[in-house]
Amino acid sequence: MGAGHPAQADCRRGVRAVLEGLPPGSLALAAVSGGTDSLALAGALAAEGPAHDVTVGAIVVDHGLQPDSADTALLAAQQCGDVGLAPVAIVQAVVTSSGGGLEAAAREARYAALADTAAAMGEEHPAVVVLLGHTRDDQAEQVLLGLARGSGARSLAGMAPLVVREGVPFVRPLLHLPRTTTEQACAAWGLVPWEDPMNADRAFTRVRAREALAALEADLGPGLAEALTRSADLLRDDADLLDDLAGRAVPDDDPAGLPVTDLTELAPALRSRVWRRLLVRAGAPAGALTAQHVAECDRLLVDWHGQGPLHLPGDLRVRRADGRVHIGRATGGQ
Ligand SMILES: Nc1ncnc2c1ncn2[C@@H]1O[C@H](COP(=O)(O)OP(=O)(O)OP(=O)(O)O)[C@@H](O)[C@H]1O
Repeated sequence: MGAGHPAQADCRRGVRAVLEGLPPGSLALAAVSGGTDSLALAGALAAEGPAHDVTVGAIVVDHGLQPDSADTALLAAQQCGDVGLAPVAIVQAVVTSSGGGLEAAAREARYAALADTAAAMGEEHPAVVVLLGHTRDDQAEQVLLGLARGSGARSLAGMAPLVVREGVPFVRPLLHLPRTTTEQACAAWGLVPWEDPMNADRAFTRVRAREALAALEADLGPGLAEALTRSADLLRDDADLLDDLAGRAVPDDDPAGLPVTDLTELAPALRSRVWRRLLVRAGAPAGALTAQHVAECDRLLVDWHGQGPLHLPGDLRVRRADGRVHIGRATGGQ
């Protein structure tokens, strides 16, 4: 298999950086849907593997959401094997419908299946890592959607290059490459991507975001996706720092309540993060807490006019009395 085309070299470079950071004997697994991005990832991983003391394989998740999903998974796995990846596993994901919609439920089930399978496959290796095929275009779409929602820095930071899930590291070595590069790399490796029909279904927000980004690029210039990705990187650095500072600024739990002055002296960017941590510590489910909830809590500090207790997810009650903030279970009699 050649490394002749510049797009192949670009994909390999990102993968190489991941493999170089692994202990000898590790297992690196591409998460492959059979789409353009993850097939290019599979090609790059197979091409880079032999130069490193690592085993390079793949996992294909079958969500079972389309009648021909088993055939699609098989074709993806076959192509992974053809380029030289081994072992290659096909796993079924159990997609249970949730309030967040089908796409979110499928994603949740996919990450759980990938983490479980990678952990099991990696048992005999000193380390295991899963590689995801997200590109710059995916990142730009995510940032655009965050802007459309009026999100803060953490959300506008988009996808991180590394996340750890159930103890398994997931990396995104193609995150700064445009989709055109993965398309060219697939063609150069002779890989035939599967076209997900959901990618053309305008019922999905992500599909409309892709179209919106293309339209904006046509008007504002072809560098837009790159610029949005750059903003995401800058904001991730900021958000990481603020999260770190907030972690250190969280006051110790006090049965008598937290002094209002301890909280008001914090800068707003820290205070909102400290509120979040306090609420989660008290039992609020992190995913159910909105910016609106945090803003309401903050008004107990900065817009205090004797308002009554707030009722928040997780059966929490937050109130201010005697110069202190009290956070506890609504049923706990606080
Ligand atoms: N069914 C699947 N099995 C294994 N990995 C998957 C699957 N679906 C997605 N992934 C992983 O998650 C990444 C992002 O997937 P997503 O569907 O969000 O983007 P995409 O641009 O459609 O990716 P691709 O072109 O590779 O399908 C993929 O590149 C791949 O690494």
